[in-house]
Amino acid sequence: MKVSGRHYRTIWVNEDGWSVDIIDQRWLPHDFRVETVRTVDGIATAIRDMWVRGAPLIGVTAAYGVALGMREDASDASLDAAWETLHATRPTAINLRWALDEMRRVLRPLPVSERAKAAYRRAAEIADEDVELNRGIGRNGLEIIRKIAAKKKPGEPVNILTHCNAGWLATVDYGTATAPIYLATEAGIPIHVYVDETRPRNQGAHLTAWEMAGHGVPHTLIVDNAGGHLMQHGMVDMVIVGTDRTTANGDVCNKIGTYLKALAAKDNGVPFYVGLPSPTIDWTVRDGIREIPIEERSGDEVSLVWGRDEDGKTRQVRISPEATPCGNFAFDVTPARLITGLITERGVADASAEGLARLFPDRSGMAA
Ligand SMILES: CSC[C@@H](O)[C@@H](O)C(=O)COP(=O)(O)O
Repeated sequence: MKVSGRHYRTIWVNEDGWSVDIIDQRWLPHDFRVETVRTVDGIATAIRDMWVRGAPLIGVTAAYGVALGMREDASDASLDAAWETLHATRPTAINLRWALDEMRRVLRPLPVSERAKAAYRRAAEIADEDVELNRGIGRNGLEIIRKIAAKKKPGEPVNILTHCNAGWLATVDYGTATAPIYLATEAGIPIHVYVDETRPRNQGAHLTAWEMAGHGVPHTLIVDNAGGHLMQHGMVDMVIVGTDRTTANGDVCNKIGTYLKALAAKDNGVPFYVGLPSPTIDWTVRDGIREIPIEERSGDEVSLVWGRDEDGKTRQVRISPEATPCGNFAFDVTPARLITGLITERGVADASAEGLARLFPDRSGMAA
C-alpha cells in the first residue's frame, strides 16, 4: 500500500540481497520506521516483541527467518533449530507453524548447498501468495458490501465495524478484513469504518486508524466497549474482523474482545464476517475454545499505555496502581454459531465443517 506516495509491502529483502527489511510497527502512527534484520534471533525478537504482528505477516516473517538461518548454516540441525526458535515466539497464530512447516518441507530434501537459495525463493513465494490470497478475500468481500450498499439511500455509507488490525500491516499487503474495504472504496462505494481501539496494545488506534487515514477511508475511532451501543442504534451494517486461527468447523480465534462483538452482533441482527486466507485454517482442530492455545502477554501491556505527548516525545504512562496484578489474554474464540460467513480467497463459506469442506475439499480431509 502507499505511504507518502511510495508503494510499500510490510516485509522485503534489503538491497544487499539477503538481510530482511520490515516496517517496525511499534512506532506507528507517529513514526514510519524501517528496520533491517539479519539473524534468526533478530526475526524471533521482531515477532515476539511485535515489531511485526498479524497472523499472515508473522508467518511470512518466520519464513524469511528460516532463510536467514539457512544462509548462516544450512544443516539439518540448523533448520530444526530455526524452526524451534521461531515457533516459540507466539503461540496462537497458526500461520506461523504453517509457514515453518512449509519451509522445512521444501528445504529438507535438498542438498545443503542448495538450501539457502531455495529458502529465499520459497519465502518470497509465500509473501507473493499472501498478497494474492488477500486480493481474493477482497473480491469476495466486495460482493457482500455491494449487496448491503444496494439497500442504502444513494450516497449513504456502509458502516463497517472492525476490531484490532487485520489490515495491510497485518499481512504482506491489502489485509484480510480490510481488503474488501479497500476494494469497495476503489469501486466508489461510500464506506465508513468504526475502528475499535483494541486495548491493551491499541492496534486499532495505532494501526487501523493510520491505514484508514492513509487511504482516505472515512472512519471513527471508538473505545472497545462502544460496539454494542452502536449496533443497538442501527449504526453498524456489518462487522468484519480477521483471525489468527480458524478451526475445521469454523470457530474463529482472534484478538481479545472479538467474541463480545460477535455476541452483540448476533443480538442485534448485524452480520458478522471474518476475512481469512486458507493458511489460517487449522484443519487439525475442531474445538476452538478447548484446543487453541491463547497467548498471555505481559501485564505491563495493560497497566502501561504508550502515547506521544505534545512535545513530540513518545512516552509510556501507568494507568493502574503499581501493585495491581494484570491479566493479559491476547485472543479469544468466537464460536462458529455467531459467525455469518467466512470470507476466503475461494469464496464465502458458512462457518461450519460442511461450509469449509465445500470450499476446500482438497484440504478438509486433513481434519482430525
Ligand atoms: C489479518 S490479521 C488477523 C489477526 O492476526 C488480527 O486480527 C489480530 O488479532 C492480530 O493480533 P496481534 O496480536 O496484533 O498479532
